[in-house]
Amino acid sequence: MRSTEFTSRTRVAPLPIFLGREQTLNEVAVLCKPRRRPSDLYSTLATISITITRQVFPMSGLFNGTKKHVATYTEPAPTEISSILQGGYHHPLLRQWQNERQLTKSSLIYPLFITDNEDEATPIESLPKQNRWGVKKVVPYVESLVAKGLKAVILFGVPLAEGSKDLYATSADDPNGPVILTIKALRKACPDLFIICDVCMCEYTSHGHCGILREDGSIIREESVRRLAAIAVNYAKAGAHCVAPSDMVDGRVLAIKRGLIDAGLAHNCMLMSYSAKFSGNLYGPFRDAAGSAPSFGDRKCYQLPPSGRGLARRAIIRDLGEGTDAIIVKPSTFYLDIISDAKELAKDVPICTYQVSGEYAMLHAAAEKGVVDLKTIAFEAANGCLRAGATLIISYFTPDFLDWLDEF
Ligand SMILES: NCc1[nH]cc(CCC(=O)O)c1CC(=O)O
Repeated sequence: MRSTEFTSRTRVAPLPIFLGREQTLNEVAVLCKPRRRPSDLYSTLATISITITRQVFPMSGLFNGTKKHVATYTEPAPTEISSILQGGYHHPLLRQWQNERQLTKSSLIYPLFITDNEDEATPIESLPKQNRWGVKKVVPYVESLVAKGLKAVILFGVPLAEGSKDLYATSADDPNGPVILTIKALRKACPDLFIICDVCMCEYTSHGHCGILREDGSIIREESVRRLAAIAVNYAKAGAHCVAPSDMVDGRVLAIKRGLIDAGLAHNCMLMSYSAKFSGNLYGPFRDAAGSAPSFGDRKCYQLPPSGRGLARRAIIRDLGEGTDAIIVKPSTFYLDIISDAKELAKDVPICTYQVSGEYAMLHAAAEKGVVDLKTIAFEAANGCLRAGATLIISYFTPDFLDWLDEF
């Protein structure tokens, strides 16, 4: 026996060994001898390179004659041409070529929270790396992002002053309020930046709901859409390139479109409707940031129920008929089927999705826990939206993406 030559520390180069039957230590030892490799061991179709160490240990199994499990193979079969895919993505560039839609800087829209204290730059605790900005502080920040390739922002007003909220969202379109002042300041400082204004009442109403209410708490549709349309028109007059109603009151798209036409602004203000906005559990950090949580009840009677795919389809069709120029699906990752429905129903308009505050905060939390890598998961989420059919993404990751996209 040559067994004494082998210990658990024996290191030997990989050798082809026939694995269809059990190896004796003698055979292994023979194989180890340089230039003495019996040709019958090579002629077999089922050969594999392994290390002697891996095959013969534990030694006990071979010495006491117990059977050791060995890997076996089924019969060889010819390779089908259709089985081979990996040639198409073996290179980093090829992996990008597989994308039907590429994430680019012009696909991204950055949400900004603007408050009425012009010098404010306060981090929002539940929304990592995001601030509540005053107009004086937001302008230089946005300028720095434009220098990196930022193309579009969406503005949310957050009035905090005493008495700034009432039943009619009067402060929403106050000419000296945060949104209108910021539209004007950004138009001046960043002439190429595309400025979208979210149109809603919840940040400006004393009760935190998105419309004007009856005594019983339900929304008075007619009065609400007329007020929403006036707010949108005032944003357009101040220079907004796009108004995006997120209130979910029936018929507001039509009212806003009419308002823009009557004001002579329909030709240079886009109307991008949040057509499919769901009343899920993902807006918490936004409501903290904007101070817009309803003081009673919830938004379930106007935002869509999370399983209401049919309702979302009807809302998309309705908004197209009412004159929307683009469709927003919100939230994003949990609603990819809705994005895909929107792409199918609204083939001829841009499809945008909003990766909302809760989605963003969850990804940050998971990254902090070590569950995911932040950059990788941010791209995976964005690419999921693009794959489903969106070409535009409203995302709090935008400043990060502007850096990350430069790395390619
Ligand atoms: N109605 C206003 C509005 N516009 C966008 C969001 C949420 C965005 C986010 O969570 O990032 C909300 C909050 C809400 O509907 O309660």
